[in-house]
Amino acid sequence: MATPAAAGFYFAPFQFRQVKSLSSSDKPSISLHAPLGISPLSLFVISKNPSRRDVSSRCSVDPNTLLEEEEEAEAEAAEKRRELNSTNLPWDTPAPRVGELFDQCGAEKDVEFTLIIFNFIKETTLASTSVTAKEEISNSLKFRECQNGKLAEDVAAVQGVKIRRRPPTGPSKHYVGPFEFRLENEGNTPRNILEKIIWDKELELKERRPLITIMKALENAPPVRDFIGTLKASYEHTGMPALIAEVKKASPSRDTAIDKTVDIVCGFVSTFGHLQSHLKQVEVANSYEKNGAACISVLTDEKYFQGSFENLEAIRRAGVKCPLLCKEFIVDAWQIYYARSKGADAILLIAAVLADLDIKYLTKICRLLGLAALIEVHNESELDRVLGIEGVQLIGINNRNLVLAIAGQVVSESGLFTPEDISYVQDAGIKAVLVGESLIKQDDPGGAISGLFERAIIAMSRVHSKAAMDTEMPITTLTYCDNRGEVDHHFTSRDGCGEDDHSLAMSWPCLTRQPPCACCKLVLAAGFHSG
Ligand SMILES: O=P(O)(O)OC[C@@H](O)[C@@H](O)c1c[nH]c2ccccc12
Repeated sequence: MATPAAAGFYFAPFQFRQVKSLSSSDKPSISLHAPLGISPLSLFVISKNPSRRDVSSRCSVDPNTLLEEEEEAEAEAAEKRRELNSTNLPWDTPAPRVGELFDQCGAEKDVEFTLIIFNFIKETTLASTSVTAKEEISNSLKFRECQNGKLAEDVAAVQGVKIRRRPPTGPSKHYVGPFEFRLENEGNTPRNILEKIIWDKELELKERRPLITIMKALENAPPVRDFIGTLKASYEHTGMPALIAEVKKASPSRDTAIDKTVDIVCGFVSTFGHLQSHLKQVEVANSYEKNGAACISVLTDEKYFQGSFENLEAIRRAGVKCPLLCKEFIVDAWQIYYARSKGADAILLIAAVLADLDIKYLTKICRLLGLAALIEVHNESELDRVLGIEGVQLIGINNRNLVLAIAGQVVSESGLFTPEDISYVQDAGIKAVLVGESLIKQDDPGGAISGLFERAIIAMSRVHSKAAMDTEMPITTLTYCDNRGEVDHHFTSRDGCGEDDHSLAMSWPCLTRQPPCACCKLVLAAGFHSG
């Protein structure tokens, strides 16, 4: 599978960095800190030093002479490297020329890193085209993500990502003999609970199973449901914001929220003592569905939210038809594959945690797997960033800070407790909401939906049209299809596709261009369509 930076580009407001490794074998071992503001394009190449042991073992002459020769050669190579380091190359430097420059630094396998910095996005775009062409010309030019965490963090910081992905100065624990010491400093102390969660998540991920085993599990995963389509359909059907109802057992306590960001991003408040078991969570999910939730959000983080992937899987396997949002702190593509293997139809990406390139890459993975990505923002600058990222389809605005009305698909998240709250966000133009605490804390979380919305929402997933019953075809899922003219027959009729579910392409432009399948016709006949 391609690595995140197969395309290898970091965009920062006025600069672009790309790290390219020509070494096909070893992991790069040199940490390279790029000086900022080099213009217009600089190429850095760093070679490994030839090892002394290698040279002496090959020759039988006086080792001292050898050493001198070796030193001379090294001085010469260093000179060449210096030359290269200070060479400003035009962005459209042809591939063979770049190859030649690499060659000057020694054999290809000796080259560890090439770092290219651009000052302007236009140059970046143009160069990226030539870089792709280059790759075609020579397979030996391989691009990969910067392995040097520091550089990635620099880029993230320039983009306004406040959460550091790992402790900059390493973990605080040290061992001397059998004793454990904690040396705490700014660089190894999380600045807030979200950062703490992320640092822990990175450690947790070290224990993960190999991706290949997940790939196998993917084959047996239940088919993906159209998360965004279902939200749109629910809104059109009910005229009320579509509800993503959340199953969560606990949230980090407000007391541990060191700063506002945390409070905003993580939600809040201790343990909700209601949900004791998988069984109970499945029950709640079912009840949410019966009471009109369009989609269901399931917390999977164990340490802080007492959630689990088993819950997600149990809910999906129990026959809940609503598309499922996997609420996880995603920092790695592996987690997306894993979520899909457990039946997720959508995942959450938090803009406060992820740099633009990460978001772009992770949403790409989602598209590949057919999942929706809900990108969560909690302030205007994050929103601006996210709106500029290609491929973003669904944005979640966390209400703990503000409500913004923007065009496109927006989910209003968190802190919605009363019908007035719902009306407020609805008046702001919101067509979908994500609600957890105010439902889950009730004795009957599903039943509480009608109170929150001040009316019962017709459960989309439980529509049994007369026509459907006549033919014993359960119409269980209505899937909105956008008006690009593509009818998604993914879940369509039993006779058509062998699936139990039936979907309906609800948009007219779509239906006029393509005739609906038999199942959709039935639904249309029964009057469940948007006009
Ligand atoms: O319980 P609330 O206030 O209705 O919020 C639900 C949901 O938005 C919240 O749990 C949440 C929002 N963003 C998150 C990120 C991770 C975990 C949880 C969350």
